[in-house]
Amino acid sequence: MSGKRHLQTLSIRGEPGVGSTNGPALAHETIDRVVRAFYARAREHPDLAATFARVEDWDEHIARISHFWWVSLGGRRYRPDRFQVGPRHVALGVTGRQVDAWLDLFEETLSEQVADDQARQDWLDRAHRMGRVIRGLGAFYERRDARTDDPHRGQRPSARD
Ligand code: HEM
Repeated sequence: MSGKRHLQTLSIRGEPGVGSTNGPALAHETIDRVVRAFYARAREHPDLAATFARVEDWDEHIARISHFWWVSLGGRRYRPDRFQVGPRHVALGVTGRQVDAWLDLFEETLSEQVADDQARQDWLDRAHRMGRVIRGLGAFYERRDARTDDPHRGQRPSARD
């Protein structure tokens, strides 16, 4: 299977990876450094810490997320992870306010860690697109729960499937 098809499987629907033909603009080492710096701060953030407290194995989480971004930015898969970004965040009950806080923190981290303007902007744009998907799904479930005649109200995707 080609790298591009892997990307289409993994990335959010309709959003093939940036630079999927030439590979990521950033070294894997840089991606890993950004991910580590970001989660070190996210775990301390007043709006995010409580949700991240559920993560038991941080080394595994960071390895998984570094893989996610490497593939999303155009790299080839190197672990057997399967990602379900939308359903997972719905299951976590992530709020719009948390998405905003996450994106602000991510932008700050990128500004500190990535010198290349284009690469930084591409990565930030991608994070914002995912943030919109996560926010939109959360809003969908909230609206559905508000409809007392909907037989599926209150049901959520499970956190691990
Ligand atoms: C806004 C952009 C965001 C992006 C791009 C993003 C990205 C990701 C990705 C790729 C995963 C792994 C999903 C999987 O394993 O299938 C993940 C998991 C997770 N995210 Fe996010 N996330 C975002 C926002 C948030 C927010 C606002 C929170 C709230 C604190 C959050 C909390 C978590 C937690 C706790 C997990 C681990 C879930 C688990 O493994 O049980 N994320 N995120």
